[in-house]
This record gives sequence, structure tokens and C-alpha cells, in this order.
Amino acid sequence: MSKAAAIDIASVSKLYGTTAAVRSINLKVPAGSYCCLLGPSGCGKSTTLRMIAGHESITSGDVRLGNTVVTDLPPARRGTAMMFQSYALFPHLDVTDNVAFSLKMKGVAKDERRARAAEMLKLVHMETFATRKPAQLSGGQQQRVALARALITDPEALLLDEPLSALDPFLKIRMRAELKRLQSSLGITFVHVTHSQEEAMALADLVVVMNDGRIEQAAEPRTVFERPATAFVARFMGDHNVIAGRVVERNATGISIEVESGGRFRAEGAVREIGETADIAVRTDHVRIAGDAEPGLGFTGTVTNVEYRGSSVKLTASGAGIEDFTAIVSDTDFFARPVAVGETVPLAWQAEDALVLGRLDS
Ligand SMILES: Nc1ncnc2c1ncn2[C@@H]1O[C@H](COP(=O)(O)OP(=O)(O)OP(=O)(O)O)[C@@H](O)[C@H]1O
Repeated sequence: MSKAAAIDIASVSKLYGTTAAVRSINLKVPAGSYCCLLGPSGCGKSTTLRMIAGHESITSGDVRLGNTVVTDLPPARRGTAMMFQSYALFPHLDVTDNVAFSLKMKGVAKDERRARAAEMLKLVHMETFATRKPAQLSGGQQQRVALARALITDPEALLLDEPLSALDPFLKIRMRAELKRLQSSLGITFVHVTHSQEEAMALADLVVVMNDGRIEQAAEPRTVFERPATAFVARFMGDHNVIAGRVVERNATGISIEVESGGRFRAEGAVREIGETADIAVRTDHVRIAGDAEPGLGFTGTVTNVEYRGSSVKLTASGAGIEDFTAIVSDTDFFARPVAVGETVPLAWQAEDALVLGRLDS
């Protein structure tokens, strides 16, 4: 197999007319890593992927693959391969010819390209389907063929645009594990576009959260979840309460904010100016019901909703100027002291579970 290449995206922008799809992003994807571009619809992740692949021109900035600036190179000369959401298989060609297609375009002799295609089909466990047409395959099997077809060019980086979105939930999880296995056995760089937080967390070494053409955070999955950089990341990744308020106190390591017509809350992690608006995040699974809260690390709220989820219970409460504050408590804790909608409960958390969120410079 080929060697892996690092990808370096430097001040890359994409304008469609006057619409900015990607706004001067910088990103380094280490060689041999699994990177997921994650974000809501329209945030610019597919455009970014297509600019790496060469299927979209770059308005300004540069993309490097390894030591080569590929900004103006055609797709076939970049050392990348792309797998599309729809798989884009040729319906009239059998599986082998689909997989061997790019070698045919390069003028590779028939025997050699068939041998290479057989090798690739083995890699994705599809060798027994070599003579079938795409219409005779399931969605998961078509996806494997599309993978084999992309990998036959020996790319240094494989680019995948929502590769699992057409599969049913069960197959999605199975194919996810296969993608991870393939990536680590091939050792090449993968860049995978998804709008699923779960998929990105399960697969990536590097999660890149995008919003409105910008990168909000690029970090390991655990960092993105435990230390979301911005309010957008905290909300998008879920499992965090984001509280917005005006900074009323500051010290060397953190701040206190005051929620309009409500409580005062402390958080650590970044310092802001007095009077500024700031966001803080509190992990939903670290909120305790009842117990004494330290001042600034809890409030008394009225329960507005209770959802049983099996191993946990999700409570929503409002109070101290905060609407829809969520707490996820274990089923054991909940049933030891159940609460109902309309009840007033104390909600508390530890200092380390309240984090000051950053903001992006626009
Ligand atoms: N060919 C185009 N012409 C004009 N605008 C475009 C074009 N392609 C994309 N855009 C716009 O650029 C922005 C980013 O699109 P992009 O496809 O990169 O988003 P995405 O994050 O991949 O979304 P999705 O998850 O829906 O595919 C969107 O506002 C989109 O409407």
C-alpha cells in the first residue's frame, strides 16, 4: 500500500459569487490519522472536502498534501481518492470492472487491473461478488465496492463524503467499524464528512467541528466533548447546558456570570471583562439532584419534564433565569428519590464541571 500524506489547509476560502461557503480556514491533518469534518447542513464541510480532492476550485489559500502544494493540480494528480455518498457505481459494469475502472483509464493492461481489482475486493470482503452488477448488491455491499474502487489508485489520503448516510442504522454501525479497521490496516489518512456527532466520536482521531464556513474546534474526540471550545460546539455535541449571562466578577482563572433576572454562576477556564456577555457550559450528566450546592454552582428549579431512558432519566428544569436546564441522572439515583413535573428541586454541580466557553473572532 502507499504511504500516508499529511494534509495542510492554509487560509483556505471558497466563495460562490458573494456567498462564503468556507471562510479562511486553517487545518493540519496528521499523516495516517482519521479526521472527521463534522457540522450541520450547509456549514461548508463538503466544500472543504471537495477542495482537498480537487473537485472544487479554491478561491484563496493553499492545500498541501505531504510536501506538495496541490491547490491547482487536477484530482487525479493529487494522491487522493474520493468516495461519494451515492457511491457513483457504473450500473452497466460488473463489480470487478467498476473497481478496475480507474486503472483502465490509466491504460493498465487487463490482466493486471483484474488482478488488482481482485486484491481490493478481498480487502473489503467482496471477492465472491466479483461478477455481479451494482443493482444486484445491497447498500452495504455497494459501499464496499465503492471503497475498493477508491482504494485501487493507492491514494495517500482517502476522502469520504457522508459514506454511511445511505445505510440503515444497524449496517451503519457495522460499516463504521469496517472503515476504522481499513483505515488502521492501510495506515493512510482518511477525511470523512459527517453530520453525526456519534459517528465522528466513534471514528475520528481528529474531530473538526465546522459552523458557517469556519472551524469552531479541531481536537481529539474526548477534548471536543469534555472541553468544547465554544457555545456552538457545546450545543452541537449535546450533553451540555449552555448558560449565557453578563460577567459580574473575575479572578485569575475564571468568572462569574449573572443571568438576566436570575442566578449567578461561576465557571473556570477563561477570563472575560466585567460587563461582557459570556457563555458557560455545564455537563448534563454531572448535575446532581438534591444535595447542597456551593454558591454559584447550582440553583433551585421547577421540573418541567421527566423522560425515562432505561439506564438513565433525563430531567428538565427551569429557574434562576435559566430555561430548560437538563440533568441526566442514573436510573438508580432517580428511583432512590423520584421527582415529578412541577416539583421544585435543588440542582448542583462541581466547580470542574462549569467551563467558560470561548468565542470565535469574526
Ligand atoms: N455550487 C454551489 N453554488 C452555490 N452555493 C453553493 C454551492 N455548493 C455549496 N454551496 C453553498 O455553500 C455552503 C456550504 O455548502 P456545503 O455543501 O459545503 O455544506 P455541507 O456542510 O457539506 O452541508 P450538507 O451536510 O448539507 O452537505 C452552503 O451554504 C451551500 O448552499
